[in-house]
Amino acid sequence: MLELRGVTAGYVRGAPVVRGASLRVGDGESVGLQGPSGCGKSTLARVAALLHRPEEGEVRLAGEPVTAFRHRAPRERRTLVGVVFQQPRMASDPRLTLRAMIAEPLRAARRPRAEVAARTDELAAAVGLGGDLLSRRPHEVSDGQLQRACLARALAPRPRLLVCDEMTAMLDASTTASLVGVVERYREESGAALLAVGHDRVLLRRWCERVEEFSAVAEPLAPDPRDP
Ligand SMILES: Nc1ncnc2c1ncn2[C@@H]1O[C@H](COP(=O)(O)OP(=O)(O)OP(=O)(O)O)[C@@H](O)[C@H]1O
Repeated sequence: MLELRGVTAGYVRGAPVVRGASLRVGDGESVGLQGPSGCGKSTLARVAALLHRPEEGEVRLAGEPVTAFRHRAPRERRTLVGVVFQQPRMASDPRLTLRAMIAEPLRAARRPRAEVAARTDELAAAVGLGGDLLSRRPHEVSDGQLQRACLARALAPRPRLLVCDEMTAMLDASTTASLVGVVERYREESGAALLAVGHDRVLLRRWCERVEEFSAVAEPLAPDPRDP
């Protein structure tokens, strides 16, 4: 489903934060990527979700290389991948209600209005957003409720790969269990693959069929000579 080969990526040209990383997630497979804070997991997750263009290396999604596109992969490629980040507030438009947020990828794909409404209701129920929560904006809900909406939004276009970057890091145990359950049910019914990124090996082991150490998928970076 996803293949990263020799991926080097960063934010300043010539100063990569990930070097030579290779990782494979098979169709329907769940893979955990574990490593210490700051090692570059989120950067690699963004490359996997086609949100960050690597400096070098190849990204293949559903068998096709996607690095040929100059900045962003075309929509039909991007909707193959759903992504949920650690901090829902940084990933949410404060002007949108939770209902509009969940519906946004379907609207962008110009799905018919009735289908958008039905799928949004279905997803809201699946992630446990009831009552008037759907008509509230991000500043009117808790982090956990907002993360539920972010997960629903990621699942809306029925992705074949879900990338969860520390999705539950700021949630309590019961919200964590609930969101992990939503992802598991989605994978059971759709056969989608999962790349779960985190530092909690115990949670990743419980959640994924295979857990890779970041240090095993990427070449170690030389120490920065500016560091004391
Ligand atoms: N937008 C950015 N601009 C510049 N540098 C960045 C940016 N995002 C991350 N970095 C740097 O890239 C390195 C890797 O960061 P990244 O977030 O990928 O690590 P991580 O393993 O996911 O960390 P954490 O577990 O703490 O989230 C860090 O040194 C970080 O400071």
